[in-house]
Amino acid sequence: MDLFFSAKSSCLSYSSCLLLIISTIIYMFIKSRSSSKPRKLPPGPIKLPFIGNLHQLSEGPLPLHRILHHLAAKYGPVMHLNFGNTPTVIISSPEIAFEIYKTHDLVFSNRPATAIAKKFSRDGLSIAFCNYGEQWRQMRKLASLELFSMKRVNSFSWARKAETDILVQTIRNYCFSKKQTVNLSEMFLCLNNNIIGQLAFSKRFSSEGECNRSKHHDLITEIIHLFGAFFIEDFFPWLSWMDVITGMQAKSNAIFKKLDEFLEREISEHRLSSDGDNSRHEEDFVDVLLELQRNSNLGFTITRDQIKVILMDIFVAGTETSALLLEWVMSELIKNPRVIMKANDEVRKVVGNKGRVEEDDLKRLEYLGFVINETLRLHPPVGLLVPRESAEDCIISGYDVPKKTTVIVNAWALGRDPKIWENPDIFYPERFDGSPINYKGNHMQFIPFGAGRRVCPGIQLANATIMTALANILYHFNWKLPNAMSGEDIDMTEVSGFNNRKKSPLILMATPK
Ligand code: HEM
Repeated sequence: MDLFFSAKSSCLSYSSCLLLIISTIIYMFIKSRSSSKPRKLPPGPIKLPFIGNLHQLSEGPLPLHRILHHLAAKYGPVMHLNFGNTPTVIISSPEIAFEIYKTHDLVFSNRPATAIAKKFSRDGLSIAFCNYGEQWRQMRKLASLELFSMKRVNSFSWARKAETDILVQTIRNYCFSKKQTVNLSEMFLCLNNNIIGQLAFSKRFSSEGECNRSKHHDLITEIIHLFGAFFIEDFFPWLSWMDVITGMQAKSNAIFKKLDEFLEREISEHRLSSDGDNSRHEEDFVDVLLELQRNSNLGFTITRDQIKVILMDIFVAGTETSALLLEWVMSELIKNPRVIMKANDEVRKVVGNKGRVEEDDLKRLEYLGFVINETLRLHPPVGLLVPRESAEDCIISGYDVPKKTTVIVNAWALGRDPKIWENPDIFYPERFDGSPINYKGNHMQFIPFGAGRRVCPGIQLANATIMTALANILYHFNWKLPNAMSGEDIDMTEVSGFNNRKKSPLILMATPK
């Protein structure tokens, strides 16, 4: 009996043990499943069902990247916004940016087809606005091998030299004029437009020997503004007819027509002259592209429409961005007398009495490099990086991100994050001294040119242009604020748009060295 009882009780305890083990396994299985199960994206902290709200948000007193930065502090680094019909996710942490640009780069390599991108890229033909795929691979191959290679960038040093000399001369003329002040914002835009004009068409747009504005500059500025403008179709596709009523469609059609006529004229002139006289000028982008059209060694041919969109990409992506960076650098320098003095000393010591800064000198201007880095950290010209779109469902930071979600990384917020940068709001170029961090897309806390396979292909070109211009204007002039203004009086307000623009132009006084 005892034996039976004890056998029974041991049998009972054996089965209860087994039950306990099985239920523990089931519990752990369910728990592990539920913890790895992706969460739904958090509901948007701000729902913007009314067009007015969205418009106010981007045109309001604060630029969009700043508003989103404040919201991220409250709602976290992954924010889901309801921009009309378009699910949009804003990323404000380097770890999550890494997931987008590195871990899932392939999934996030499309661009959203906005109304303006579709129109100006001729239904997705351009490098910057086409979706990831064969078309983009071909365009990107062409860009890296033929247009933006180091060899090509170096071959255009004559254009940077010539345009920088004109800039210096124009500033000198202003110094001796009655006004004595120089509108640097305007001049930097003209400088970059002329340099890209030389690269693309062997043509400058300002008047002979001047760094001044022209009709062509206005056209490029109009296009860039359009890219940052609000089209109802992008948020409520069924309301696209409203873009007709607001006049946005007519405006974009008119600007597109002007651009098309301009490009058509340039390409035709090149074709005519290259059929006749080949020694007319240095080989420019249109020559390269026409030659590829006739005789491609890249394994694919390009059409006339593709040539036009590539040229459009270069003007839209390359002019205002570089001009804004120069404008922000000079604004920060003039606000920080210690830094401008140190940068001046370096340039003048390295260059000595040579009379101008040559491109060979640039690699010895280490401090100036830190100044540019620090400006890119605090004022990335593209504060909200060019949007990407998910090609399939994906899990990011534990959240379900559905296919066709627009993803925007806030580079401005990454550069100001107090968890990453010590005293983030202080302009202190020395923080880059001895630091391995650079802007080439490998350090997610500092990605002003983006990252991953769609990282900006114009980095080397931008760097060469910006360094040459900056080093020369520091070498040739001493800079100060007009009248009794102090550094505090400089208006550093930013305005929203495609690029991170300064609200008021930078007007300074120069004294020749
Ligand atoms: C300071 C100057 C510049 C800045 C801050 C800048 C920034 C950027 C950024 C943030 C992107 C998006 C990258 C991504 O999605 O990951 C981009 C793309 C691009 N940039 Fe730049 N850029 C600059 C200058 C230039 C220049 C000088 C050119 C050429 C003349 C250029 C041509 C392009 C092109 C073609 C793309 C599209 C690449 C693609 O989608 O595959 N950029 N740039």
